[in-house]
Amino acid sequence: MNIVPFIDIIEDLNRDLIKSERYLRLILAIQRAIPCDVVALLKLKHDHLVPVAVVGLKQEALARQFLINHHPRLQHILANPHITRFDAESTLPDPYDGLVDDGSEQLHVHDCMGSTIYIDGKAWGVLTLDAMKAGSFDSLNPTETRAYIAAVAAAINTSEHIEALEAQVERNHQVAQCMLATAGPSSIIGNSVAITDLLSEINTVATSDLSVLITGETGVGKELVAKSIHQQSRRSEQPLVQINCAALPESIVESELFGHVKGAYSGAVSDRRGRFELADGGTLFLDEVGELPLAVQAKLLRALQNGEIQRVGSDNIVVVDVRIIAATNRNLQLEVKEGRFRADLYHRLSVYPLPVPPLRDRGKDVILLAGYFLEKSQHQLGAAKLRLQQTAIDQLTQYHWPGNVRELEHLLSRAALRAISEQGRHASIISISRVHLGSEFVVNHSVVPAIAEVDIINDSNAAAALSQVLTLGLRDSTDEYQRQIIQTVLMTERGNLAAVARSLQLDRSNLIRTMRRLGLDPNAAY
Ligand SMILES: Nc1ncnc2c1ncn2[C@@H]1O[C@H](COP(=O)(O)OP(=O)(O)OP(=O)(O)O)[C@@H](O)[C@H]1O
Repeated sequence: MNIVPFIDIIEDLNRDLIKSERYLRLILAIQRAIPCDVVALLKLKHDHLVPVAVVGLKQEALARQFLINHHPRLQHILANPHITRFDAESTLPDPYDGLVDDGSEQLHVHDCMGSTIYIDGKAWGVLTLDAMKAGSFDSLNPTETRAYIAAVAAAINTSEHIEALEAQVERNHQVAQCMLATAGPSSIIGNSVAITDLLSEINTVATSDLSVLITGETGVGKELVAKSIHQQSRRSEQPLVQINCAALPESIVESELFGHVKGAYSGAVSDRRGRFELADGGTLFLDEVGELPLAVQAKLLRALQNGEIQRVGSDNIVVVDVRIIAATNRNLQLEVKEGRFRADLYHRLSVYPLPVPPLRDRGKDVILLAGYFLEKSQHQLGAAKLRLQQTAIDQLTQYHWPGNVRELEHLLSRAALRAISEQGRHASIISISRVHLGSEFVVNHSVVPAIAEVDIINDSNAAAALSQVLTLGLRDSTDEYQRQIIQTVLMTERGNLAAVARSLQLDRSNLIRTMRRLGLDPNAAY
């Protein structure tokens, strides 16, 4: 028995090869073991056999798909659990007629054999060997031939495992990029009636697979609610994948949702999974769903109705198992009435509507939340105890909170920073007696990507800003403004300078230079 081809096959298992090359080397090793003119490895795909590697056949053979029912030789091979040999006199048509790389149009009398390759007891495909000289296979030892076929199956099995692992790593990488962080409990702070009712609704719906539509003003905590539903659901071990429908240009929303195949459009340089596929088995959070273009709404509806998606540019259907949670701060019913949102999609998404109350309707929760955020700031800034004085508490409870919890969170971050810089990080108690309500900015969306879209919310802001400029001068006021923005984003990004630079659309070295100029320490802990 010639042992060298076995050694070649085994050594190749340790090589980092692309699949097509691995398969080609495999059949070349078989050709060395069993001298013949044509070797082909064909993979079973439904009712077809598709060549994945060939030697001795024209390259165009690789583009063929052999319909099994039309090729009796392939049918025979697949029906026989052992090696099939065809008599040289056999009149059965040969699938490779006209494809042999020797110029002949038809395969005349020749030796032909084949075997089904089984992996985990299931047919994976077939290996075929053809020799132009009749009787070439007469001297083959059946046990040795079986050993070669077994080596082929083992090599394919390993290759498929490697491929599956690589696909998994790639998927994990992509999932990590668009996953909502769900580590640790997502604490929804509050014990007002409005919040306890919401928590009990979350408990009820979390255990089901129903689509949930979370509504509420900006900053009320809709994303937090989505996380909480996912964490309490049976899908909690699977990814919670997010897509912000407002943050993406219309031209790429579809590809982000459903993926694309290479060449689907000019920028599509490789196949790519969309968020639906990444969320398979888990939850897809469609944030700001009200912003979705009408054309994409139709496609989303189809995906929700059938649990099937198609990558842009592909005819293949991919079945996915995804639970949908959507959120919007728009009045979707009104959007439907005005023709900007499809009624059928609205009904699909809002199987379980979940309104999140504005902060102004949560009574004393504002104080609980303030304590929670100050505790966080204290920790992040390494300060001693941060305490709110009654005057500040009165301000917080009387305010109408147009930016809701997010506004409170940012306002307290800034108040904490200001108090620390005035009273010193090491004072035993740092008290906040006054907060700057409304004179601060409200950030539209997340402070991180949207810091450039700062909204001055009323005229009194403009007046406050002007009075600051008149007192400090334009240069110092601008510096102070920049300092506040950088500090806010530093806290949001927990001191990660690369992330801060990205959010502020600066490069990292420019950010560090600006921080030093403004007297901020780039190495401080946040
Ligand atoms: N009840 C709460 N307890 C603790 N933190 C909260 C609560 N509600 C909101 N937050 C915090 O407030 C910030 C804003 O919340 P979130 O991003 O979930 O709001 P949103 O409603 O999704 O906003 P938008 O509509 O602008 O996207 C987050 O940092 C969130 O963790």
